[in-house]
Amino acid sequence: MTQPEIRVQDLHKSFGDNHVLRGIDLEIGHGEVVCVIGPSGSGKSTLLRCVNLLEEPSTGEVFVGGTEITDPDVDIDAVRRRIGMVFQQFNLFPHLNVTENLTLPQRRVLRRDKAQAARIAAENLARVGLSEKADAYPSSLSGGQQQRVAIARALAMGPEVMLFDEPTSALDPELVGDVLAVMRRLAEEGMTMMVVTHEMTFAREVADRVVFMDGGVIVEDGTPDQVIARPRHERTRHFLSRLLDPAMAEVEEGTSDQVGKPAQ
Ligand SMILES: Nc1ncnc2c1ncn2[C@@H]1O[C@H](COP(=O)(O)OP(=O)(O)OP(=O)(O)O)[C@@H](O)[C@H]1O
Repeated sequence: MTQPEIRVQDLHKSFGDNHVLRGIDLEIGHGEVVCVIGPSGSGKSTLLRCVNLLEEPSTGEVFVGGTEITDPDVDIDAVRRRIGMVFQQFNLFPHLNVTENLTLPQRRVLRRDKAQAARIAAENLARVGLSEKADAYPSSLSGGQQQRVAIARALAMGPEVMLFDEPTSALDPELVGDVLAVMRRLAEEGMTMMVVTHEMTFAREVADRVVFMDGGVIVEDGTPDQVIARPRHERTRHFLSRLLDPAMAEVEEGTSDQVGKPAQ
């Protein structure tokens, strides 16, 4: 691998006595798509949030594009501009229409002028297939459309990497496909992506690597085939079997309290 786009080194994060991340080492190459999977509470979101400094690591180092972002002297705003983040909840501004949702951060943070911000907004709405919704307000859009607007808003900032924190978990099942299709296209365009998800089809078909977290450490890291089809640990196998076959999870419910809850 040439210089990794994201490098996490011996990362620890505690909230009070709760030692959530217990020594994470992870490298993500340029253009690589890495899915992060694991039981509830294993630290997946905390890891993602440490990579864009929404959480401050307790100890350890994080590098993005070769810059140590955990360096106390780093310009945090400049770092955040290089990292696009998409959350489970879309976090759109309800009082602004779709175009304004995309132009406001560009104008405020990147100081782009109105015409340039509008042009880049239009380009990125087209990228997520929502050009016809440019003047709509978030409340008139489906959850899937709102999430695609949130992705377009992040892309309009021109990030080097995109982080996704369970981007489809808040969506009705019939709306998930459109969002995953946009993410699949981004992957094909060569975007570096770190995706916390329980969408196993995406992990199997789109990810270059799957990382499995358990108890604040990475316990599996390999190709989707290695981790999903042939996990090294019994706990991983058990958790994944419940994700891959929810019907089986229902049958097993109550027979094991060894693993965290599967995705809802
Ligand atoms: N801001 C916070 N303050 C205190 N504790 C936190 C905070 N954020 C996360 N935690 C704790 O850290 C642990 C890991 O949470 P995290 O959200 O990273 O897990 P996760 O693997 O993403 O879980 P899920 O799949 O349920 O989202 C949990 O015990 C959680 O309560």
